[in-house]
Amino acid sequence: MSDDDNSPISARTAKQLFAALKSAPALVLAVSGGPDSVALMWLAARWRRSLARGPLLTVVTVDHGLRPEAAREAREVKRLAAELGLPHRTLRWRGVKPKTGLPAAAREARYRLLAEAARKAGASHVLTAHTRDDQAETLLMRMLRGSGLAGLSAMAGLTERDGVVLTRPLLDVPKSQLVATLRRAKIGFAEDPTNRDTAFTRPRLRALLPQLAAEGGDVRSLARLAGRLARANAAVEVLTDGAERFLRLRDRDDAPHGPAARSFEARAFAGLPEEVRLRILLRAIDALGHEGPAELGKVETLLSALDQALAAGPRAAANGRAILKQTLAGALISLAGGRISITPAPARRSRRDFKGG
Ligand SMILES: Nc1ncnc2c1ncn2[C@@H]1O[C@H](COP(=O)(O)OP(=O)(O)OP(=O)(O)O)[C@@H](O)[C@H]1O
Repeated sequence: MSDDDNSPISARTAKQLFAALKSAPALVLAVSGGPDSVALMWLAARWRRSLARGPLLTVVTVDHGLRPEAAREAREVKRLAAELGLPHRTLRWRGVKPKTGLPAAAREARYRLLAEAARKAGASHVLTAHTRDDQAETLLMRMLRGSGLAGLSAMAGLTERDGVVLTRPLLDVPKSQLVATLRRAKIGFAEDPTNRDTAFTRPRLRALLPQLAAEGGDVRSLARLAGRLARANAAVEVLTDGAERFLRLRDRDDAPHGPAARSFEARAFAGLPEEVRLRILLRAIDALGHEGPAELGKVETLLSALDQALAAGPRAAANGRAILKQTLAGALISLAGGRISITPAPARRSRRDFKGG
């Protein structure tokens, strides 16, 4: 962003932010009623008005049914959308709310509802108002968790989800500029009190940002770091694609496998860089699609067990018996006859199965 961090976003800058979306047939704007997403709605409406022909915009608010004020906030978004000439829908998250992991469950439900709304509206994209500040917070959260390179890449500008592209056009815009944009336009907005609720990790980390900035680690540099890590992560993904092709070429094994099962020569695998080996295992386990993504730490432990088994030498592997067999996230990983295989784990037998014989 070239504008000053505290100045309103100019029409020219907004045009650049939305340029890639100009020829989409329709777009859904995810607007909670907070300052960032209200600014997104206002900027998108102004941009749309400047075009002779452009996408149809629909504003969607999700009421999670968690705060009594949420319904009023949704009505306020509807009113503002109407003023801007945009259609608005409120979608409700129904069903049982979990006792733990509520923010993550609410996010899941929100994205599912937004993707459904996009399909109904014939929209190819859902736009959210994540800012540079959100990106910095996400990086901090993942750092504290000890995430790998993919996690530390934080949020991507574009991600596919449930057949819809999630777009974050404001990911490099500081929140301060969005607030300045609304002040200039004399538009009010709601402040979600959970954004300051120190019962949650994100607000606690948000409160640390000024101190980090005083040490030279401002939001801009944290977001830049996430961008650099994303670039490195993309490169390792390409290397992993190449390594997978290499393993397939080396493969002289014509034993039949299930559609998602993978098997490759252990020696060729052992010669690859550790990060690439990890990703090959992660991809093969995820491809079986049994229990969602495997935990990085568990795959790291599996890889070191595989490395140790391989280091034990061909003697152990020569008799054709499996020298390693482990299940992880619904996959069975085995090392036998000089090959590593990743196949669906046999279904676990329940207590009742055992009783019944
Ligand atoms: N209830 C909701 N309804 C629709 N979109 C939402 C909702 N909550 C979040 N979003 C979308 O996801 C983005 C990021 O969510 P986050 O919770 O960080 O924002 P927020 O605290 O609701 O405030 P803001 O609207 O200022 O971003 C929002 O900017 C918005 O685009």
